[in-house]
Order: sequence, then C-alpha cells, then structure tokens
Amino acid sequence: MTDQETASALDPPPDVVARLERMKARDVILRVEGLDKQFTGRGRGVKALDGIRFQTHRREFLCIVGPSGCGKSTLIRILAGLEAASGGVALLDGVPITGPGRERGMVFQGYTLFPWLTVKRNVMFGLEMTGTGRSEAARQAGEWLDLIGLSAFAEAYPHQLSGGMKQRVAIARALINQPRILLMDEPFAALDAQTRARMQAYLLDIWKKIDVTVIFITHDLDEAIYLADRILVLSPHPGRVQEMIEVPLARPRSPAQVQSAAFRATKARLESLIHAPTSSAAEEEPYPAMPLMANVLDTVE
Ligand SMILES: Nc1ncnc2c1ncn2[C@@H]1O[C@H](COP(=O)(O)OP(=O)(O)OP(=O)(O)O)[C@@H](O)[C@H]1O
Repeated sequence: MTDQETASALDPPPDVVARLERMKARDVILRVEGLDKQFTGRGRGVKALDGIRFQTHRREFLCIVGPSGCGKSTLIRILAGLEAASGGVALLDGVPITGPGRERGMVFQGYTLFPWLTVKRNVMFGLEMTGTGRSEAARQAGEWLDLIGLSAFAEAYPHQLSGGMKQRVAIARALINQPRILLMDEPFAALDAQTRARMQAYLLDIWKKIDVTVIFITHDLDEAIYLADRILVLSPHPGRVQEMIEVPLARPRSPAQVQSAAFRATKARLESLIHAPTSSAAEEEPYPAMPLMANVLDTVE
C-alpha cells in the first residue's frame, strides 16, 4: 500500500462517519483532564502519566494501546479508583473519581473469580455486597448465566471451567451491578487465539445489548481495531496521548474485515505510531552484543 492509499483507506466511509457522529452526539460519560501520575519511592521516581486528556461518549467502545510501560494499566487503575492520580482529574458523569464505585465494573487479565464460590455465587457477589437480598441476587444471577450461556455451570466452581468460560463469568459478575463503564485490562491476553476470537465477538454481542461504555486495554492491535469505535494511542516515558484514531470499519464487525484495506491501513497507522522512534531520554538501551557460551563450537545461522 502506498502512503496515499493508506491515507484514503483511513477515511471512514459515509455510514461509519454517520455512526461516529451519532456516538459523539451522545453525552460525554467520562472526561479525563490533564491526568498525571508520579510514582515515588526508593531510588528515583517514575513519571508514568503526563497530562492525559480525552473523553468518551455513552455506549462508546474505546480501546487504549501503546508500547509496554506507557502507563495503560496505571491509567485504568486510576479510572477504577484503585490508584490516586498525582494531578488532573477524571470525571465520570461530571463527578470526580476518588475511589472504587459500583458505577464502574472491572475485568482484568488474571482470573479474578473467587475460587471458593460457585459460578452463581461469584456472579451474585457484587449485588449482595451492595445490599441486594440473596433471593433477588440469585434471580438476577440466573438471568446473567442464561445470557452468557453458562446456566448448566451455575453450581460449578471456577477450577472446573475453561479460561474463556471464566472470563465470561467475570464479565457477567462485572455487569450485574449495571455499571456505567466497563474497564477491561487485557482481559483476553491469557486465552488461546481461537478462544480469544470467540470472546471478542461475544463481548461485542453483549455490548450491543446493554447500555454500557467499554474502555479496553490491549497490546494486540488486531484486537483493538476489531473491537473499537476509537483507539487512544499512548506514547511512553512518560505516558502521553499521542493520537485518537477513529476506526474506519462498519459494524457489525466480522473476522473477514481483517483483510480489508481500511483494516490494514489502520494497523499500519497504529504500528507507525507505536514503533516511532522517541527522543525521550528514557529511551530503551539496545541489547549489548552477546558472546557465545564457551562450550558452543559451531553456528546455527
Ligand atoms: N507501583 C509502581 N511503583 C513504581 N513504578 C510503577 C508502579 N506501577 C507502574 N510503575 C511504572 O509506571 C510505568 C507505567 O507502568 P504501567 O504498568 O502502567 O504500563 P503499561 O503500559 O500497562 O505496561 P505493560 O503494557 O507492560 O503492561 C512503568 O515505567 C512502570 O515501571
């Protein structure tokens, strides 16, 4: 693809423009203004985030990508209220985030189900914690288990489930409290490629059916393009907003779109941003040349 072909493939077609316009006409649900994070401690401090600024609209699917160490997890932990910012503010429906809250659901990479509770009790947990009676919590958990196709496993324990099933339960557990935002930090990274593809399609299916905004961190550019309305690209050392990219692909998404010019152009654009040389002083050192081990007498290349 020439640069010109890439540029024109990045222009969304009219139906995608119209959908993105409808999305931007919805209320802003999350506004992040000048967010900084400085880790202090023994030795020198680390500036993880510097002046992060963006906003998401209700029912948007926003992915966040960037090189390792650019502060993606730090950012989502601040949005979850698990970490305090050093400066700036994140506002959910206009209210500053100062700690965890039930209007934010979370799904992380590690399987975070309680191993000593059954699948159904895991899903009920959030409701019971916020004061819903056990029978009502059980009724709602039953509905969610139907929705995620795991009713037959209601009385099973997490160790009896596959990785994909565990993450489906984790998603149901996060959504049962009807959060405004679902925060996902590499939720499918530990799954094999086939299960991961099924989980992506499955997540889009749920997202379509309920009123929730998704913020999804991933290392996988194909995953980001397949899922997102827009992709926030961060640069490292310290993490800064590099670009917000509108994904020029129609919905519903399908695996066949991976072959399209728009998909390939978006991936090329993301790769050029993420692998661009940085002028930062904290740039990674090249690996030193490695000597052969003393007992290696021939070469393999
Ligand atoms: N608790 C902490 N104390 C000190 N430094 C930290 C802490 N947590 C993260 N950092 C530093 O902040 C920077 C951003 O880390 P973070 O884990 O948010 O990046 P990331 O983009 O999620 O990385 P990865 O893609 O590898 O998961 C890194 O330089 C990291 O070493």
